[in-house]
Amino acid sequence: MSSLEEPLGLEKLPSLSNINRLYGFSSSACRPIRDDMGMGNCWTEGRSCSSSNSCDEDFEEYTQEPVTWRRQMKRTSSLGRSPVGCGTMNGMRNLSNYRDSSYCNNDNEAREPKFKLFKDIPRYVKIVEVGPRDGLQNEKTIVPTSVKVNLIRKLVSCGLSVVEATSFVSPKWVPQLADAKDVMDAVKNLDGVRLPVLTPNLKGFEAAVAAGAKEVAVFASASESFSKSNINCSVEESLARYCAVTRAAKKLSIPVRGYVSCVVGCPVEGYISPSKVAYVAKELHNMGCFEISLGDTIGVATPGIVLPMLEAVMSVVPVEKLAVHFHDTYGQSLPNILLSLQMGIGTLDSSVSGLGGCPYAKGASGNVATEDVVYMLNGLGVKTNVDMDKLLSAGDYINEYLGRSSGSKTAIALSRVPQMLETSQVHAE
Ligand SMILES: CC(C)(COP(=O)([O-])OP(=O)([O-])OC[C@H]1O[C@@H](n2cnc3c(N)ncnc32)[C@H](O)[C@@H]1OP(=O)([O-])[O-])[C@@H](O)C(=O)NCCC(=O)NCCSC(=O)C[C@@](C)(O)CC(=O)[O-]
Repeated sequence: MSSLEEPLGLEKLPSLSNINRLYGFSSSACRPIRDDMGMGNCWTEGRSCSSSNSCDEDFEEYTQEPVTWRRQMKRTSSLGRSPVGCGTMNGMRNLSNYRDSSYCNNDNEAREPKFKLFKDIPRYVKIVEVGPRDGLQNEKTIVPTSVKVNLIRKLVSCGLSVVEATSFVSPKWVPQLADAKDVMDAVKNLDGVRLPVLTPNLKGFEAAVAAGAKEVAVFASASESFSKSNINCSVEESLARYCAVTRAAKKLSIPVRGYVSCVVGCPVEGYISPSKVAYVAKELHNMGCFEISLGDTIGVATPGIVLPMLEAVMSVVPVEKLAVHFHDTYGQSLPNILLSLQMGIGTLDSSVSGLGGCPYAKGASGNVATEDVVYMLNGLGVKTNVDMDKLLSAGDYINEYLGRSSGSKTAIALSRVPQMLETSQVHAE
């Protein structure tokens, strides 16, 4: 099967008992948010506490952004957008923040959702913005370094705590990111943000460190074929390379994130079994990756297939260490994300304006748009610390440069506020 032609999920729907388990999942709604780096701290609303089950106790404490929720009501830019007043935009923002009174007892108290389906959704979600890397890597025309740097700066100003900046990969394989060193040089001293970069091997790791990177990511695949086409080696060979990278990183106290690509489908092999994903995720975890991001590289997943995949991975890697990374080829990212949240996952990857695609996964579209994720999380009452207006402005900036319209439904809707106003007023009343 060509993996982009058929939805994955219908024939793989989990049994009813699995679905029931979703309802009966152990309560972690008020679980502390564990320290990202597995360095012995966990976080509850910005407070740290120690935890004994750290895997990387040698690593020094890594600063985690405090969790403070700001209701951003200022319209900061109207770039490429209809020049409507703040009130209109606020109306839309209020709508996304609107929750039925049966959902929350009191906004000022800790959330006590009455709907069982929402009880495991974390109260704070960390968004890993991958636009400057995953978003741009597939662009055919080389984007100037200055535009990449401006984009990163704008994304940082939105309150995003992690912005994946670039990749130290072979310029022959990904020409768009051949300026990784220059990008890093320009952003490495930005305050209050983590700027991980992709490193496929020791050579990339060393170049990244020399350029000032303080966090890196390695990327393995659950599919042999994709591993070969993406990084020119088998899955086992890639894991051996990444062991070398994590060992070197540990000596320098550099946190390493691990990606698993093709977690439900591969452009060549089609369906990928959950056990393969769990195997690679566990290997990355065992070698010291502080977080494992599960990537639906070609965007074919549906919730029906995400559930057994996550269950398999969660049986070998603690849920606190997991992130999800959905591409939106079939428009399934938000339902997949909602399911992941319900299963307790608190870290989501997304790309401003839904930029992106993988050079080695033909036909796959961009990542889920950060604007759409933030809109949904706002509606669920989940904190992100992301300023939507600044995010829209960052999206406008890069879309204007690329000469295309936004891939975010939220950004498009908010740019058509005159039509949307009525709906907003009806709902708000
Ligand atoms: C892994 C390699 C390098 C193997 O590529 P290779 O050709 O097998 O490498 P090699 O070791 O045989 O070396 C060949 C040449 O590349 C050089 N080289 C070797 N390593 C590096 C390096 N790090 N940086 C710069 N140059 C490098 C090396 O020095 C040599 O140079 P030459 O002697 O010919 O002048 C290549 O396949 C590669 O760079 N692949 C990267 C592909 C990529 O970036 N794909 C997209 C990211 S993954 C993704 O999108 C999925 C993800 C993470 O987003 C999650 C999801 O969506 O699911």
